Amino acid sequence: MTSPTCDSPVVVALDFPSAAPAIELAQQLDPSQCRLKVGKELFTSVGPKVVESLQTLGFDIFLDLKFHDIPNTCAKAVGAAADLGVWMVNVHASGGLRMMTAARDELQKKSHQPLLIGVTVLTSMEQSDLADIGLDIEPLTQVERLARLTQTAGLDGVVCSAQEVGLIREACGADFLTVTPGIRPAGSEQGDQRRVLTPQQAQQQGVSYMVIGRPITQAKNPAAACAEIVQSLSAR
Ligand SMILES: O=C(O)c1cc(=O)[nH]c(=O)n1[C@@H]1O[C@H](COP(=O)(O)O)[C@@H](O)[C@H]1O
Repeated sequence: MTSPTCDSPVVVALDFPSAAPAIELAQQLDPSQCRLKVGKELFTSVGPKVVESLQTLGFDIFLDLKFHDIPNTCAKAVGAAADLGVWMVNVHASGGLRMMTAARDELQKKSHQPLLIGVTVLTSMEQSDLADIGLDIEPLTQVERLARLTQTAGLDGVVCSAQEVGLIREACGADFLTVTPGIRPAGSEQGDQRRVLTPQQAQQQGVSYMVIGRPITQAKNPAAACAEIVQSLSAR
């Protein structure tokens, strides 16, 4: 259930309230140029059927539901994601070692095993947000700690900001995947994101995959915005 032909790092976040605009945009995109992410808004609105529709169009799907629960519940949810044939699924690394290990173990029982990724510190958070929840440390320090824990649990990589990728590669090695939202092309609106880099800067940092939502989906011509980003990366 993976598309061996996609060598682009771009993952387009289809954050839409219904299936129609998500599918309409997907039909304008090329599965050899990008993958697609289905997140909480779209999945909660329309359910797993949209995943199947997008797969039928030839796309690899990152199911971004950021599971965070007791080990048994999280593991079964990750297993259900595997049964949907998705390419990648994620959990919150702050759910801890036992939760992540249970999820990994559950996937090992499955015939189709998606990449399993741990979310470190949300890219919308900065130091003051961490202080609010009792973490008096810099985001970078917490990201490194959670990346090491995620690797210990046997997951494939982490979600982090592109700003932290160099540090994670040093700590966890070059094979450990880095999936980076908080991508903002020069001149685009930052919105609620805080730890951001441009697509080109993210590529220079060596990210494995970059997740891009509103700079593409809210553009006047989303397909052209996506193509422009992909071309700017492959031109390097
Ligand atoms: O796991 C994610 O995908 C994720 C983690 C994170 O730390 N930050 C983050 O923005 N995301 C997701 O990445 C997408 C970013 O979208 P834009 O900010 O519109 O580019 C959204 O769908 C978020 O839910």
